[in-house]
Amino acid sequence: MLASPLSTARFPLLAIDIGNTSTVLGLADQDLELRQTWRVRTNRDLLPDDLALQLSGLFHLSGLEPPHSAVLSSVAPPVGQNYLLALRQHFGIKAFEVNTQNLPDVHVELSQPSNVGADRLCNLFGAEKYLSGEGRSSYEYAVVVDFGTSTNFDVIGKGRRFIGGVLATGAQVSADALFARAAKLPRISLQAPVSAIGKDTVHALQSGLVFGYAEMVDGLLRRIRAELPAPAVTVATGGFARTVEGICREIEYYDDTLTLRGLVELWASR
Ligand SMILES: Nc1ncnc2c1ncn2[C@@H]1O[C@H](COP(=O)(O)OP(=O)(O)O)[C@@H](O)[C@H]1O
Ligand SMILES: CC(C)(COP(=O)(O)O)[C@@H](O)C(=O)NCCC(=O)O
Ligand SMILES: [K+]
Repeated sequence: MLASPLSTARFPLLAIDIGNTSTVLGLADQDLELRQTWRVRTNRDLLPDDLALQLSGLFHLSGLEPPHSAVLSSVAPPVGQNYLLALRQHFGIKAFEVNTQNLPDVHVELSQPSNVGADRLCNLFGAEKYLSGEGRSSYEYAVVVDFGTSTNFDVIGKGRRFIGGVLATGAQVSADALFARAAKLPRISLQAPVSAIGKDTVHALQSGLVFGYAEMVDGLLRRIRAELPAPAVTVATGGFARTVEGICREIEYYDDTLTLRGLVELWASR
């Protein structure tokens, strides 16, 4: 629960999650619900004025009023800095940027806490609704599998504990590395095939790149679960999550907006 009611003057709230491949944006109402979300390419070449144009274009296209406040998470410098400047110069907003130092209630149980990716701290907040609480499940632990440029496994404990995790090569990055080194392999799109035994080059590649990837994820989740003292709930998010939906046996929930909602929750809980 929030200590004090949030002033209406601070809404709509703009949340921006800047990943290495995509930037996901959303506008939230006073009830902290996302009213609209957008996904754009993360482009390190865009300057603050370019980003201001992008933002005003998105609001205009959706017929929404511009935000009154903003919160931002970035793992792709200098893009976060450029959004901060765009928001200040064109919208008069001083945005809050996530880092370990400005989140007093979070316990980052790593040897170098300040190195943890801001997106992973957002996932900690996004995972809270899956952890035990009033009328909720009885889980003490959650593992968020975030299928982005890298595939992150974020191990979260009740009480805002960031326990640790795994960083694995992302599915598209793995595929790109293979295509770049094998002259006769075509660039295929990452879709699940009908069977594991491939009957042509494309089918065989889909099996390795999608089923193989899903097995890697299941295997790591089994290992993580075995290392935890109590059962964990598992939730997938990120660009590639939908491709492995129904394939990964160890994943219980798919939640496309987990990181962005986490960012909104994080902002509200300060
Ligand atoms: N609409 C989509 N459908 C299927 N896969 C996608 C889609 N968008 C992105 N991906 C895949 O998701 C991964 C990138 O995820 P994304 O969330 O954009 O990364 P990041 O968080 O690093 O910016 C890549 O493997 C990419 O192929
Ligand atoms: C692991 C990441 C590259 C994931 O980024 P993404 O795939 O979402 O673009 C990012 O969270 C990051 O740069 N983290 C810093 C290292 C760490 O979290 O330990
Ligand atoms: K991400």
